Amino acid sequence: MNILIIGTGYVGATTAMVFAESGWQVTGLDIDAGKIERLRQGRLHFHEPGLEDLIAKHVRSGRLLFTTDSETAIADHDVIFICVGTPSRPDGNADLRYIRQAAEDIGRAMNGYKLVVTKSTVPVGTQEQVKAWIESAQRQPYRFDVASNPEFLREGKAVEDALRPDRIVIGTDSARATRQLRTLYGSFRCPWIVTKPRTAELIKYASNAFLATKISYMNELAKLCDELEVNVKEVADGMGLDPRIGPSFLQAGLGYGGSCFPKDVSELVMTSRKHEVNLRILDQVMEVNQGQFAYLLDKARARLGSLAGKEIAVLGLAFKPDTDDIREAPALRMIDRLLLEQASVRLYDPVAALPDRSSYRDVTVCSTPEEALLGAEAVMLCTEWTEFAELDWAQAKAFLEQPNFFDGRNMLDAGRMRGMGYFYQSIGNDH
Ligand SMILES: NC(=O)c1ccc[n+]([C@@H]2O[C@H](COP(=O)([O-])OP(=O)(O)OC[C@H]3O[C@@H](n4cnc5c(N)ncnc54)[C@H](O)[C@@H]3O)[C@@H](O)[C@H]2O)c1
Ligand SMILES: O=c1ccn([C@@H]2O[C@H](COP(=O)(O)OP(=O)(O)O[C@H]3O[C@H](CO)[C@@H](O)[C@H](O)[C@H]3O)[C@@H](O)[C@H]2O)c(=O)[nH]1
Repeated sequence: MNILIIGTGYVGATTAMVFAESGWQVTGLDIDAGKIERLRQGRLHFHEPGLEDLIAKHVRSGRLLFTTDSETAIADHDVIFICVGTPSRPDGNADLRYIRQAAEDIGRAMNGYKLVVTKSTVPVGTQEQVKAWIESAQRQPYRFDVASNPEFLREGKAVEDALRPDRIVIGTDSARATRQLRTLYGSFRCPWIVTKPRTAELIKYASNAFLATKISYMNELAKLCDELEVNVKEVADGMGLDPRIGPSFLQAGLGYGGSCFPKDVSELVMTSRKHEVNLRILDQVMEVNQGQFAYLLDKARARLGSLAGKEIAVLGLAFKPDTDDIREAPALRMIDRLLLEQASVRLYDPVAALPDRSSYRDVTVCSTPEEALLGAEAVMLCTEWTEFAELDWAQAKAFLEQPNFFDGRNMLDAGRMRGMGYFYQSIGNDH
């Protein structure tokens, strides 16, 4: 079997690497010629630790090819993974236009049996929709199967997560598709779930929404911790020792961002409304998350008064460390609000860049953390890059006009920072 991956973003590029690592011949297809050109040279168009080296290795060996020629690629491959984006539409529903395009491309170009596997995160019922789109575009009635195989990797940890997944979920009603996928994933040692396509699709949304719920719960709890003079990290440590709760996703902070949680929670809410089963808990999860960054701003205002004309150093732009992804990044929301309140922003992030420089003319983009701190009246830490934990904060204080520190990721130790003379506040981590 040879494998075609449609879409070479985070998921597509990682999936291509995974199958090449397992010894399969893989082709990555994208409509973006610039991305394909870079990938052909073994270079990635986004930041993901460890992935570029593995892609380059397989490009050199010839096991991994890249193309923009959709028709030839589809005709030449037996198994096709759809890994295109499914962003949110303004009304909160998932936008399936890229999935539809990919399905219709497959239908038009197919020349024999194909196994089509949807790895993109798609609303419940999409597998049936993909079948219909393929069928309606077919020139001849070739047989095909469509399976759902949701992806659970995290950005920043994509290589590790994709090569050693916790589980493989396959949604299909076809024995042939199940056999082929078992062969493709033959070298993986992890639990398998083979189920109905709809169940597979829902497992993905239910997982992301549950993790988002954990985060919003901890963010609410952190505010109570501030009132009670209790440290939320110690509370999380105590809770996490209970195996029924587990230690992960209990970090309070500025809220969740990224290309997945915000859109996936929103889509699940929309699905539940369509079926008149309103998942009300998720409305609260989203509301808490929307307002979370403002909690830190309130603390800054309480200390500094009006932010107008104040120089604020913002450390971190990416929605989380080890990625350059700024989709739905709380830091961006923070910067927008600071600018609205007429503060001057000095920004530093090790890899992420502002989306559109012309809308952010008033932001001074700095190439070191020290440069961002220079003359600032407050620091707002928005992404927990390791570099910030390793900075010599005693020395760095000299760059600041005022040593006010607002830690949006509870990264630093309150006692140590205060010992160095900082006015330090965080999100439930002050005591
Ligand atoms: N980013 C993650 O960490 C992650 C993890 C798990 C699941 N997912 C899901 O996987 C899907 C892809 O996410 P992503 O972050 O990789 O998206 P992305 O936006 O980074 O990449 C999508 C790619 O698809 C390409 N594309 C669009 N239409 C195409 C077409 N018709 N033919 C060929 N290429 C086409 C785009 O040019 C782009 O390069 C989404 O549904 C997402 O929710 C993402
Ligand atoms: O305790 C925590 C854990 C995470 N976050 C935030 O939550 C967001 C998402 O983080 P993470 O889940 O690590 O990153 P993603 O790459 O968005 O991965 C999520 O979304 C992917 C796309 O669906 C899924 O595949 C992954 O399983 C799922 O973890 C980030 O803004 C984090 O800062 C917190 O605030 N507190």
